[in-house]
Amino acid sequence: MAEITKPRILLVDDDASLLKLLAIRIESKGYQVSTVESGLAALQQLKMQTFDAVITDLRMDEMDGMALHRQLQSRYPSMPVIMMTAHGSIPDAVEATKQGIFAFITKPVDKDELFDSLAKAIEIHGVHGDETPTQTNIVTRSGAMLHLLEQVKLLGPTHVNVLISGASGTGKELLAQAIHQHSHVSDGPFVAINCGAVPGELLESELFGHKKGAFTGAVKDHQGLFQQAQGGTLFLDEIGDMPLNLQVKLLRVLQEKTIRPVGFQEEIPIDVRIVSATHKNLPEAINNQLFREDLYYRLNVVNLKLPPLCERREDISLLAQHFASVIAKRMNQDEKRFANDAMHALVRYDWPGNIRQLQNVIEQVVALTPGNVIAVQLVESALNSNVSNAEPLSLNDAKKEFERDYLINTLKMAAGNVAEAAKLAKRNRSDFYKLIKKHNIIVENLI
Ligand SMILES: Nc1ncnc2c1ncn2[C@@H]1O[C@H](COP(=O)(O)OP(=O)(O)OP(=O)(O)O)[C@@H](O)[C@H]1O
Repeated sequence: MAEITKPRILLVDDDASLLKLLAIRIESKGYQVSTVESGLAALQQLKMQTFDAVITDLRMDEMDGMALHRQLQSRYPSMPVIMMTAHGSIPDAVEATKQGIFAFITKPVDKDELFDSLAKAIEIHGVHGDETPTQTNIVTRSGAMLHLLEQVKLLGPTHVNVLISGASGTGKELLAQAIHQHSHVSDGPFVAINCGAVPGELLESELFGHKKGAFTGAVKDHQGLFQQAQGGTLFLDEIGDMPLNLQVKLLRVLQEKTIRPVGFQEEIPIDVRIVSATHKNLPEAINNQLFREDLYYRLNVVNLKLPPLCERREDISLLAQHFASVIAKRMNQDEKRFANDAMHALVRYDWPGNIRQLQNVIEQVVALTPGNVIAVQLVESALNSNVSNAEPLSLNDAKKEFERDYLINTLKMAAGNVAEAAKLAKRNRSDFYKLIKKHNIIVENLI
């Protein structure tokens, strides 16, 4: 059985001394705390690590607590946010609660009030990684997903590197956490970094650490994520975005099982399980000399492909109800259910942004539903605004998306018979196979 993981809290305040004091207090209650002094730094930190709750000051320069909260709502809709302010007033608190703030606390902070709110937030939201090896946070009834979870269980006792491929928002990080929970290092830390979100020059020191004075701005020794993940799992998200020079260094680390922080002379042994993920087609990136083939083989000992949500429609209603209930609880509202036509509209929709987009839409409709039943009009308008707010695809990406949908539909029409589908598409069979491979389509999952 995995040990209970300490909940991870991100504390944001521009008052450095208060930040330190609060961090010590919260840590003494058994939480793991990271501190940052601005809203922007908080968003940066969240891209690199998973947290279970955010506690933020309301009044801060540049991005205030409410602006940070809005960003968090769209990027991490189920993240509970506790707001602190020295200028608390009842209207402020009411407004904050309406907008989905988990709790509103006035300064000077009453520590019991803070601990109560924190405990409640963690109780409702759960802790990343606190499941037993047979449970995960993954909500699904799709055959393809259940098959993936079976594979995750089998991979558990092994130490092989796993590469997860799947479109944005399909749950790659959640699957990586499930691999960690089932592994023999589940008692160790799970550390995640989005390689695409950190500028190339910083990524090296984020991963491997640096010595004070190693470069301008290195004001103190910094422990890299490899060392933080020692005895656990390091999740390298968007590995396809890693610059080539770092790919060489990463390959060396995987071969030698040692790291050398920037500016250090000696090598430090590391024992870390690597799970990586990408939404990119890495074989294509290798052909275009954007990704190293030798690194690909090291990372891709086992490959797990996450299907997009439109290929597991049976999960849509389940996930929608799950998110609605988590979000209603977080907003201290009664349980809500979907009107039948509202649920139909959700299930018919194609979800280009996958589960993350579904989560955003549910967040929106739950917040706007006064009673207990979510109406179809609300769902439709959320879907429309979601589509019109989305950045338009580039022509190339739109063509790729069309080609992939076309292949899937044709294969479905041919009941998974590739020769038959090739005929329908008026292509020869080997060309058709190449296209299926190019788009990472698993034919068995379509039948
Ligand atoms: N099967 C699932 N059950 C419950 N929640 C899910 C499931 N899949 C994804 N989610 C939720 O959807 C959101 C997106 O998932 P996640 O971050 O794991 O996707 P991702 O593929 O890593 O996305 P990206 O590539 O954009 O980083 C998260 O909030 C996650 O908790």
